[in-house]
Amino acid sequence: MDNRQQIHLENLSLRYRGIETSALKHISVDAEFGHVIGIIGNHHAGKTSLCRALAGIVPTIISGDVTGTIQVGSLSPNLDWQKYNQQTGVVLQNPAGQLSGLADTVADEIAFDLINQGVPADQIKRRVLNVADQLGLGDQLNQSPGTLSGGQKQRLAIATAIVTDPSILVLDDPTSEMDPLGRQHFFSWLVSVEKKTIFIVSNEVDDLCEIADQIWVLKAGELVAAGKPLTVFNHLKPDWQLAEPTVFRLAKLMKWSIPGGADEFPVTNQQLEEAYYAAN
Ligand SMILES: Nc1ncnc2c1ncn2[C@@H]1O[C@H](COP(=O)(O)OP(=O)(O)OP(=O)(O)O)[C@@H](O)[C@H]1O
Repeated sequence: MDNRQQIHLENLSLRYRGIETSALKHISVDAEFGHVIGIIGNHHAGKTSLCRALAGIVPTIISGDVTGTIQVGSLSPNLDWQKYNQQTGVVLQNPAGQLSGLADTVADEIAFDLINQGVPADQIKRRVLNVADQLGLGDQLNQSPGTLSGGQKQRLAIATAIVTDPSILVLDDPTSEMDPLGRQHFFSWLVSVEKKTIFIVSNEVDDLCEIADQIWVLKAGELVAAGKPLTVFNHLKPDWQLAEPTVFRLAKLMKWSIPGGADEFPVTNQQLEEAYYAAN
């Protein structure tokens, strides 16, 4: 396959300055450009560190050594961060810390990068309205960003990340402060996003199974599994200490396995439906 269509990590390690232990250790994995990659792992597994490496935040903003290869399509943060950064939208764990602090209104905050890029005013207006609408912020456009709830600030951070239409998104636990309905809207929206490579850290394994092409499992800085959600969750190891998807637990309880499969249980609603009808 043309390597511009590939995500290729090879021997990727990350060590924060002044810390002896590496936060990421020799990660090698391939995936397809344009896919959604769900990143999971227990406490301190290295999920945020992987996002920081994938976004080029370490070493450009946070001090540390990143070694190995990160290739996302034709772009690489450790070869040409400027170019990579122009094509990458990032949502960090603390959305409030990511906002400019300079904008009086939500609309101005969303418009910030477009103004910096010299985009004509009528286009800015159109894109701000469009993105605000997608993220359910249409009624907050004239509000001060500081008055938003945690979940709304996360949606604003996502809006600012996507308004420039980047081809890569790095989302570190983007729904952590959203209420259940907000989370549901977010994941429905994510399904509708086209033509982007998305790396998303989340504990919401039910939702990840629905949207992810691949799941990467980290443990103590190492990549211990990578593959389709169905495969990964059917081969979980207890010491990874990960939650199983609800669909998977139900199907296992009811003995509804994937039709024709190697005794695997479904992890998505559609797979559950097929397994149910095959069993009944
Ligand atoms: N800025 C930093 N400086 C030094 N060490 C760090 C820094 N950020 C993270 N670490 C360390 O790197 C390791 C991996 O942490 P990381 O935050 O990447 O894991 P995580 O899987 O995102 O964890 P959690 O789910 O608890 O947020 C931990 O040992 C952590 O203490």
